[in-house]
Amino acid sequence: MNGKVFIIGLGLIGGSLAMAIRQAHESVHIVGYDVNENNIQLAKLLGIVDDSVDSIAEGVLEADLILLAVPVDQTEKIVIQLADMKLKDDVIVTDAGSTKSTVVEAAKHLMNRGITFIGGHPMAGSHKSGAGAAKPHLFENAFYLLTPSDNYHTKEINQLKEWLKGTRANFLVVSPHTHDWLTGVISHFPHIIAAGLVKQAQTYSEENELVARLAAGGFRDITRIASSSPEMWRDILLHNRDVLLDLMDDWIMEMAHIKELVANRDSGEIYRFFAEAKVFRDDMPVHAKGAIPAYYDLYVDIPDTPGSLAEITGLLAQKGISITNIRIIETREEIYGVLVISFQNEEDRLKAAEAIGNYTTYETILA
Ligand SMILES: NC(=O)C1=CN([C@@H]2O[C@H](COP(=O)(O)OP(=O)(O)OC[C@H]3O[C@@H](n4cnc5c(N)ncnc54)[C@H](O)[C@@H]3O)[C@@H](O)[C@H]2O)C=CC1
Ligand SMILES: O=C(O)C(=O)Cc1ccc(O)cc1
Repeated sequence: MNGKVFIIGLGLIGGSLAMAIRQAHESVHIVGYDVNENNIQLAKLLGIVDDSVDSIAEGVLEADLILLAVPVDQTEKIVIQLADMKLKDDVIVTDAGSTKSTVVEAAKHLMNRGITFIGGHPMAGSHKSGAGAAKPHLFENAFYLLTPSDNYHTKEINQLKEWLKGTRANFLVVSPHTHDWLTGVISHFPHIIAAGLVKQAQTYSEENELVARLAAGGFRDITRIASSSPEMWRDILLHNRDVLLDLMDDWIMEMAHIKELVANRDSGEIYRFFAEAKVFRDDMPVHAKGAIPAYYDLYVDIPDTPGSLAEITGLLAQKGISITNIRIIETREEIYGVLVISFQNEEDRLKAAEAIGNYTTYETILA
């Protein structure tokens, strides 16, 4: 498709969607906006966007597709602001937020003006944030839920699917209410449990520091998602409040039940508790998405010459800074290589950025 796409929020999801759109529509012009200047710079450096604008009002003027990929509280606010902005009559506005009811409700202002708003939620991601973690294939084979309002004809939904076909996702149309219940069960509530488990371990680690050192295997698996963006998850809980309150009540009952089984040493029922969970879990379709280990990444804009890599690794070695991983991101033809160096911790990442800034002419981005 030809046309202009405006992405608001150049993080993991906005960046990945931009890359997927470009893969399917080579001549598209993608413009981006973000409140974080680092993410704009990085998105330009990685060729995710062609251009950036200084305000949303400027970006929407010529856009054929407007895609919001910001935390859901921001999505709601921006959707309300869009209703007072100058937009093309046939523009499609969509979002990628993890909750839908409040955003679709806010979009009624836009729809009353005759503007098409179709809520969207690509059901894949990771605990990483920012444009640096964006990948064009992030949504391949994942479900992509669409929540159009009842008024929409299939024409606009098909146009949106055409824009997004590079995601290679499986589109499903559901109501905003059904969306919020489904994602509450399979995504939002599990995130609360993961964070709760980590907080419990934190409390106990004050009694015995071995708790944190021994936490491995199953604990790491079940709590990976507790490393996700707190801002994003705060907003999700506040925007899916009613569903989550019901799920918490059910969970408290479930815990009371298993507590009783343990207190009564009811070995048969305890066995059944785990056996039933295993059968259902083993029958679930397997998705290999999102299992990305946490790294502290530094992006370095380097010229494509043999000496530059050695210069940087040599400098870091001289400063005693250990590298856990190093790779060059292949960008589009006219852009030089972007070196991504991973460190064990934030302190090493900051030291490396400072050393590269002091001793070389290469630009670094912490994102
Ligand atoms: N992280 C994940 O795995 C998934 C996230 N989502 C949803 O996608 C949306 C974006 O999440 P991520 O890309 O993961 O977060 P992210 O933190 O990687 O990116 C969000 C970006 O939005 C920018 N931003 C925040 N407020 C803004 C504003 N008012 N105007 C312009 N830019 C603003 C931030 O600076 C950041 O660059 C959220 O609504 C989230 O619920 C959906 C599917 C998966
Ligand atoms: O990293 C993971 O496993 C996730 O759970 C990613 C994720 C986060 C939020 C969403 O709305 C959808 C997917």
